[in-house]
Amino acid sequence: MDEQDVKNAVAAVAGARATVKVDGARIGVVVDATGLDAKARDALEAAVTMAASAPGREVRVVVTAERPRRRTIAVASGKGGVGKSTVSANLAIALSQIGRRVGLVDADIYGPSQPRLLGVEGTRPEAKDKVLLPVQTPFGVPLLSMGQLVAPGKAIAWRGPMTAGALGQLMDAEWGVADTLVVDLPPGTGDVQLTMIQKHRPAGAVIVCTPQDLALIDATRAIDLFEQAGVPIIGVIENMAGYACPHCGEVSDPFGCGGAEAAAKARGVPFLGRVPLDIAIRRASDAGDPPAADPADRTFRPIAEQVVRWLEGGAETAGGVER
Ligand SMILES: Nc1ncnc2c1ncn2[C@@H]1O[C@H](COP(=O)(O)OP(=O)(O)OP(=O)(O)O)[C@@H](O)[C@H]1O
Repeated sequence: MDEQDVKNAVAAVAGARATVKVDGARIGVVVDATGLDAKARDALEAAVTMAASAPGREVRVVVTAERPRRRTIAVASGKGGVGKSTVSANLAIALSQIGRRVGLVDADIYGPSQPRLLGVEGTRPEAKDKVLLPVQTPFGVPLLSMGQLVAPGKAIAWRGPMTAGALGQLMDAEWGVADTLVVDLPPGTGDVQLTMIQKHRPAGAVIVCTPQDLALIDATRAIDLFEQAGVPIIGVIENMAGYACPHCGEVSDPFGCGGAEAAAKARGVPFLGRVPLDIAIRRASDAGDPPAADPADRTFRPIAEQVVRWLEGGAETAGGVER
């Protein structure tokens, strides 16, 4: 066997990614799969194995990859129904549209709605070596949802340890090159939030609330939970702010206006922006067609830009940690 022939054959399929060592009939190949997703990595491993193989040879291929620098953004709300899932989905898509490589984790055990919002309802994730492979969505944001771990239509009534185990499966899935994980948390301050903070330490949290006084009081509780645990607040988003009548165009404020911004200011946390109460947002969301996917969207993109500025600028100094 000619050592150079083996090296040439491997280089033909793996280029500079492969390092070949030949020891008699034993061939060892180390392949650097940095930046490849799970599918491409498997394909490369198979191609290298085939290129190096011949009768009488013992081939061993080791695939290595640098772990991407990945940050987790927790999206939380003090109470349910304020549009946290809608905001999470659109924030994830807007972040991806401005260049982040984003994965979305739907950790809302009480109402996992991301598969519907991202148009992949009914698609179950596969697993490789017990590691979940996120479901690809039409918006370039891979997704894993608590709802995909149980049979369709079944209610999730898990106790603490089961919840923690399920969250771990979603967080430690094969996220490939994703540099940002957006996690849609359940409302309130329960088991999932605590596990998220303690075991999967997010770089920062985004708090979603509506302008009503009660929602603001609950949002303040959510801010407290993260701040007490040393997780920085990236900012507050006011959802369902201002209603434009689809008939006459008049803008009214059924839930008041400016409350979230004032509350954020009072707490000394950034205000990221408002999302109007707009029937088009509800219709598009229900249809699995998130408004942020529209290149003309001017609602979610400015919010995503602020989040990126925070990630690129302040996360380290604010105490964010990598995952
Ligand atoms: N800005 C908006 N304009 C119109 N409808 C909205 C808006 N935001 C959310 N909705 C609608 O409000 C409902 C609740 O939203 P969503 O499921 O995102 O809230 P949530 O806070 O995640 O709720 P839960 O806590 O129950 O999971 C959905 O029907 C959604 O389409």
